Amino acid sequence: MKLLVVEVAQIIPYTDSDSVLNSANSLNIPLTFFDLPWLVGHPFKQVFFYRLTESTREHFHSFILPKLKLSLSLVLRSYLPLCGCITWNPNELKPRIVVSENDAVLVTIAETDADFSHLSSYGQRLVSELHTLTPELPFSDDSASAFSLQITLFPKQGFSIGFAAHHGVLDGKTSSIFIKAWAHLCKQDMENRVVISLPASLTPSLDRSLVKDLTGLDEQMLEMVRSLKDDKTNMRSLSRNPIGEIGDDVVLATLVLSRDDVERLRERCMSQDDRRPLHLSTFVIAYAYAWTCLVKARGGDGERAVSFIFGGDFRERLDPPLPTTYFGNCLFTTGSYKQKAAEFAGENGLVTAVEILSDLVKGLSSPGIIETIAQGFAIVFDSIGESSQFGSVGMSNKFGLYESDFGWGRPVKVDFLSIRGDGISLAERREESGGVEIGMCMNKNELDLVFSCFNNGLQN
Ligand SMILES: CC(C)(COP(=O)(O)OP(=O)(O)OC[C@H]1O[C@@H](n2cnc3c(N)ncnc32)[C@H](O)[C@@H]1OP(=O)(O)O)[C@@H](O)C(=O)NCCC(=O)NCCSC(=O)CC(=O)O
Repeated sequence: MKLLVVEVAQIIPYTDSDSVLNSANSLNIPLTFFDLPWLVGHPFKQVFFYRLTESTREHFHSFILPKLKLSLSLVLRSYLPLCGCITWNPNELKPRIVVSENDAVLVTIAETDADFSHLSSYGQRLVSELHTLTPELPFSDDSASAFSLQITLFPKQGFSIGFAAHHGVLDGKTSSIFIKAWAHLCKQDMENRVVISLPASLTPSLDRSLVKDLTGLDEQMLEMVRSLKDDKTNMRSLSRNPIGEIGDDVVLATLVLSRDDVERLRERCMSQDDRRPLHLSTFVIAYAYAWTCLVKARGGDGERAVSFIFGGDFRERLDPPLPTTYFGNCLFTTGSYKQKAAEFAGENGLVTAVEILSDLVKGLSSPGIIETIAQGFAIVFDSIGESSQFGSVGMSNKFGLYESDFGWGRPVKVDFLSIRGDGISLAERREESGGVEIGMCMNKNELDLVFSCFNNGLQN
């Protein structure tokens, strides 16, 4: 596939007399203990595909692109941190996000000859090709960009919107609300209603004072970040640890559980014990099922240690809760560590995984659990090296990303690209409420095995 970069635009937030930024001030947002563990991680990337009936080059450049750029400028007015960079001054304990006047989001405009229908399908696609639809996110030792975008035209087929987001700046919930907010303003513009205000559900709260560190969690998280760095010579460096090359045989595909599939799996797990009701949510069922398929497909020694984790959104779990649109990270990572593979590969594997996940989700509501957030991360990083498989989940089946209609219809497909191996992604099913889309990315041969476990398991 060929990709031609047509332009690299810098989109600055729309300014008026109410604008927060001017030449005399900049916006400074300190990272919280929720943000710090993600400081040296790699950006997360997602791509949205939009099919168009009329998408000649001329129509795209004279009509679609200007609308996308104008609405982006308008929405950035509320999402200023996305225009900024993380910096870490020598005299400051923690890094911060700094946004100055005229700071912009870089938007790469590109064109490709690739087959839109193939790349936006549910089948196996080369992940290296999907990555070409997302931008790089610049960083150096001193500064790391928050967010960048790429809009790619597939002439006469459609276009894609891909982003790269610094996880130290925002989590999947915030990126999802941002995309929906941008789409909302673009759609209004399409209907010739120039509106620059967002509904409350899409308006971010930038108030970091709401996240209270009463027990030294900042310091604990900073200590953990230091321990994770490959380069111990410059602890304040914002450079990322190197990432491995993506091989030519690595594919990404989307497996689907219909609402009926979820219901049938749920029935298999119904507890016979009334004293111990299980949390049989769609998330628990889908993750447990995917996890057992991953373990079964790998095979091997049943005694080998396996672990799996997920992040719980703490906005509404804190006391007092944060606004649901709080901008940033608000994740608590929890998991099951170093269990025997045989426990998940056997006949009772699904029920075992469901019981564990049910307890973990319930455990997120335990009083005072937030004080253990740094120890939780330490266990995660210790267990990675000691587990033959390590499961994780990106995004959520509750983010509603298929609602992101910029005015040309809902996306035909949304793919989360920052998964590999036993890391999966979740999304709600495009075609039906209650169903789930599960993203997986690994070598083709391995994925074929997982597919057959997945499909066979649904026949039983
Ligand atoms: C911890 C969770 C994953 C658990 O999900 P759940 O769906 O199980 O939980 P929930 O609290 O939302 O509960 C809703 C579901 O539980 C059911 N439910 C509620 N009460 C129940 C009860 N007493 N018994 C049984 N079921 C019950 C509801 O019917 C509903 O089911 P039903 O669903 O069937 O209708 C979630 O609460 C959460 O925090 N999600 C956000 C995760 C997140 O932010 N991820 C982004 C990661 S960052 C990222 O993505 C970037 C990256 O990774 O790089």
